[in-house]
Amino acid sequence: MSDRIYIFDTTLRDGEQSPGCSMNIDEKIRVAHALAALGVDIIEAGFPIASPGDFEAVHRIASEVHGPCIAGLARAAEGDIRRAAEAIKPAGDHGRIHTFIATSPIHMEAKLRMTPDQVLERAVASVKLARSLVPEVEFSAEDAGRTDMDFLCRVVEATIAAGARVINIPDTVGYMTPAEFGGRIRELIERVPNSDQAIISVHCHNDLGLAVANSLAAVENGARQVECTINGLGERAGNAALEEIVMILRTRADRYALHTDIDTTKIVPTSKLVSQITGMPIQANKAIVGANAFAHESGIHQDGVLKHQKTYEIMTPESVGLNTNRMVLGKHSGRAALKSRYGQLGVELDGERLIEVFNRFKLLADKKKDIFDEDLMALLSGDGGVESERVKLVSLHTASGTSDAPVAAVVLDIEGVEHKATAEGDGPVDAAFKAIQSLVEPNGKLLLYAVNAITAGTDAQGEVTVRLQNGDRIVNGQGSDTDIIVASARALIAALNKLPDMHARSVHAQYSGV
Ligand SMILES: CC(=O)SCCNC(=O)CCNC(=O)[C@H](O)C(C)(C)COP(=O)(O)OP(=O)(O)OC[C@H]1O[C@@H](n2cnc3c(N)ncnc32)[C@H](O)[C@@H]1OP(=O)(O)O
Ligand SMILES: CC(C)C(=O)C(=O)O
Repeated sequence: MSDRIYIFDTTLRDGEQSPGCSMNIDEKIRVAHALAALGVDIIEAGFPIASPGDFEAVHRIASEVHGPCIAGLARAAEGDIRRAAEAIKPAGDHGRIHTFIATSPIHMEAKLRMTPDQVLERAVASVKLARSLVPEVEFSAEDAGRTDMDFLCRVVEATIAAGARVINIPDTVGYMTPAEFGGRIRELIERVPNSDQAIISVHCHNDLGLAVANSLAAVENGARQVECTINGLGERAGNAALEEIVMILRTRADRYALHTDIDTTKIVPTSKLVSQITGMPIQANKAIVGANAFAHESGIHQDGVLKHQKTYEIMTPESVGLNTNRMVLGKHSGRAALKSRYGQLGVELDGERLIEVFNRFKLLADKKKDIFDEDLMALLSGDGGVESERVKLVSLHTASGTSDAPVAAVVLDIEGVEHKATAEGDGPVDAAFKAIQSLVEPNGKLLLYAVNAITAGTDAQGEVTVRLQNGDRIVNGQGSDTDIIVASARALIAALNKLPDMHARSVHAQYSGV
């Protein structure tokens, strides 16, 4: 049996079936090019009968994207199959019709309202029709996980005999467990007399969180094509995540001795592209591509990684397309990581001095979630960070829109006394800055305002950097929050706190609320 695993990417078909993840034609083409560069073997580009736009997307991908085989999905219905054949035509020999029909009792009775014999007959007729139109045909027995094994064997044998070169066994509703699914694949291969004439494929859903485990169990038992999606996108809880399948096979080559043709260094860029285009954020602790997948905050882990990366990293960040791992300084960090970060900032700390700064760092980390380099530099001068804040943000309300001028109302605690102001501005950030700056003096001249998303998605943690000048003094401030306006206000206040002699202005604007 071959040691090659074919990666069938269905991000543009099943992935797109995730609620809210529809892509337009240009977006699909961008993703298809990225998938080709990633090295997938088959791109399922869409379901051509579904809409004129999906037909056009499949047709254009088949014309413009070279390298992978381009597949179009079709029900076991003549209209679907002819439409799919037309859509993939520009791909020539690199085109595949993927036709399917459900074989489980519940799907046949309740949904299709067909008898098993009718389904078998339709499956065979569909594969024959597809084979008369294109050389490469894949057949899927939808809901194979819940299909009677004898019937599944009959369907698989008949569709191979009808000309299907790939037989896909989907666990459509993510019901299988790994041992059960692996056993099913092994039994099929053993019982179906012509199974050696087709590649056995699997397509697992993640309803019970087992899509990747079930796919691997299938591979261990002889499946040689895995259907998967970038970031595990897909109907309901999604499909098996491509990045996980590929990196498991690579990282545990000792166990599987199987390989794919994926250029793993393109995994993270492709994942980001798909997330950006679909608007589906990647959870921070998502395996391989999550923001925390190569980040360490705990001191014991940081110390280990600094001594030898393999203590806590089973893959290198570079192998998936990241530049480096990430050491996050926080309340769980230890001296090794702190010393290392200072070293990167050009400050060598050792012995008593390191212990002294480290103790101050722990006090600060107990109060402050994000420790920035600015905070570290402040700690060196004995400045405890939040403890020495003369100005604190009590509340901020902004209102903006297409018709009214943006306005901000702010309440600051300045050396223990609350001060309030409102201001209008060119945007909500400008209004907030004007309100804050109206309450203190000196209030500095804004030299830089920069926003950086720390995590991806619309719920991203935003980090803002503000640089202020007062006379010949230049200070930076940073702030973070999921609300970018609040992050901006925090950054401005952090910078103001670094201006010597900054204090409450004696007369301030009237607070009116917004
Ligand atoms: C497991 C999967 O992921 S399968 C892929 C699921 N993806 C999608 O459904 C996305 C694209 N779908 C669509 O755009 C539409 O559903 C269309 C264009 C395919 C069909 O639309 P409509 O003709 O309005 O049918 P509708 O969606 O309401 O119902 C599906 C019909 O297909 C039939 N059907 C379902 N699967 C199959 C199949 N594999 N082979 C043949 N017929 C099928 C159903 O029995 C039903 O037939 P009925 O109308 O005679 O009862
Ligand atoms: C069309 C088939 C392969 C499918 O998406 C499923 O069964 O989940």
